[in-house]
Amino acid sequence: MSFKSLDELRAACLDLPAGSFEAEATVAQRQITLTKPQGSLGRLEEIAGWLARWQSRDMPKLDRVKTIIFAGNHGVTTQGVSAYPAEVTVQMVKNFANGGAAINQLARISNAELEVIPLDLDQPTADFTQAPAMSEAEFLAAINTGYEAVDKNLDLICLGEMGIGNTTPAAALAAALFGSDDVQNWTGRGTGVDDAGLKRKIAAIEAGLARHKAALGNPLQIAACLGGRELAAILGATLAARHHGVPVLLDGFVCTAAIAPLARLHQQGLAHVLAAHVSAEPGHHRLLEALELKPLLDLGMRLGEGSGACLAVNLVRSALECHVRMASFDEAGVSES
Ligand SMILES: O=C(O)c1ccc[n+]([C@@H]2O[C@H](COP(=O)([O-])O)[C@@H](O)[C@H]2O)c1
Ligand SMILES: Cc1cc2nc[nH]c2cc1C
Repeated sequence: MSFKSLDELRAACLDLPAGSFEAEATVAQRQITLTKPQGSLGRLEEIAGWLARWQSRDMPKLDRVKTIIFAGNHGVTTQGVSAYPAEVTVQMVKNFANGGAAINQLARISNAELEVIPLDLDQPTADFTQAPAMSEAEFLAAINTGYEAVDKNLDLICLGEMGIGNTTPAAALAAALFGSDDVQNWTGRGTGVDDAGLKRKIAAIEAGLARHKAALGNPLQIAACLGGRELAAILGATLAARHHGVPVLLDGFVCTAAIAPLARLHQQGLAHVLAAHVSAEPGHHRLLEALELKPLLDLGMRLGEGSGACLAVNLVRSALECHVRMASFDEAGVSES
């Protein structure tokens, strides 16, 4: 699938499969028979049902789990909004390839494949305080890269990102979609900017929102004007996952902001997405609440690169293992209540 216009993309965002409620109900019925007090595995029971619904399988599988990291660079870094220089993006992409990053360890331990997709790293997006971050063509190219990266045969996908400066577009998107009056409440320190940097970040986001005021009613235009290539690719990948019946584990603030436009376009747009964790970035908690997503983990992480999502694969595997391998009351000869 390759979207040629924003209208075509919008139409695809409105045409979303609902998954199999039947498979989800079958899971709930089996859960009742397993040797545990009713409901005692809490959200692990829900997770098994969620996998079944989106895989459309009574007995879900986790044979092929994959993490994709999309990487992009941002013109707005010239406003002094990050604690690190922009060249770290490309340096970290090399580190991913050499197996030296946190995500390499987490992916291995979660038994997840890892793919890193750099998006025109030598060509940062425009500084959104001065111009739209991306032209429509650039935005659609990034969406299409993300869409095409998702293989139909996956059982679960973790989405992650790498991009120095990208908590600034993430906060700008969150503010543009869910309330632009209090930018300071969407804006945090990202990689650790100091007080002066935080002030510059808030000012840049306010300037961006003012400059792109005309786009604010349109979620896809917001994503093009204020977002970034890796954020657009994550949005495209999330849409593809929905169309292909692949459940999604979502990482931190940046990934959540990236896919928020889909929630704005369709009431059930993120039903196939589970928030793996809430990051330490203060806007993430608020954004998850606005999206009615309940994070699985709260470990004070603020790394990005798909780390929180990949960590939560272990929880999803645990949920499935209990669902598939536990004995029933009958099988084990355990008395029911
Ligand atoms: O997604 C998050 O929750 C998150 C929170 C803080 C930092 N990050 C990562 O840090 C980078 C962005 O931080 P910054 O300060 O450069 O905007 C980018 O590479 C993200 O992967 C990510
Ligand atoms: C070193 C480093 C690693 C990262 N991984 C994701 N974002 C990052 C930002 C920095 C600065």
